[in-house]
Amino acid sequence: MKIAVLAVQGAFIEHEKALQRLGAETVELRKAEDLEQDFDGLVLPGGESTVQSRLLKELSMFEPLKEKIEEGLPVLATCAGLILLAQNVSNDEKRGFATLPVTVKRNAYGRQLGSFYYEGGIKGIGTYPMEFIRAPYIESVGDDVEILAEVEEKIVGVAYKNQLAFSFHPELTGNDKIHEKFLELIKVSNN
Ligand SMILES: NC(=O)CC[C@H](N)C(=O)O
Repeated sequence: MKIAVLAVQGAFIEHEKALQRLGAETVELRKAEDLEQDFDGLVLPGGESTVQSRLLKELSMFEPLKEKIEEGLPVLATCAGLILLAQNVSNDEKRGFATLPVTVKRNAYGRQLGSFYYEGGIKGIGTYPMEFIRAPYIESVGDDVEILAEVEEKIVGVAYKNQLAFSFHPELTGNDKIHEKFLELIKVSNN
């Protein structure tokens, strides 16, 4: 199984390590030619969504990646990655792929609560260590979006068709259950 990790900015190396621990091969997407190879899934890491979106466009990767996601390429998105997938961003311009029917709020926890840790339940996974860093949360979801996790009544994890997205950073805590679930979903969709 080969997973492409968007590697233009942000916490991509930690995702690669988690996927490699689970036996997957990883490739980094840094330029348009990197998209020519075959891969089974895509990870959109945390970082800064405005910077990522600008770089994706400058590097001519935005449209081809959007197309792949729309065609059903399985995606795991975390934090800034969730913002890139969201159809609407309530407190900012929309600059992302807009393939996930949710409305997110950027930097939703404000300055004081910018970063925090929480142990909460994720549907199908169980208790999970959640590391939030200037995180967004999901204000509302469209039809057919499955809510996977909520923290204090705010939605922080969803699944929709080929897209799995979380507000927090599952690559930073050493718990690989979310990556494992992602790889399992790809196996099921390949069969
Ligand atoms: N840790 C993160 O990915 C933070 C996301 C960042 N605040 C943004 O708006 O893009």
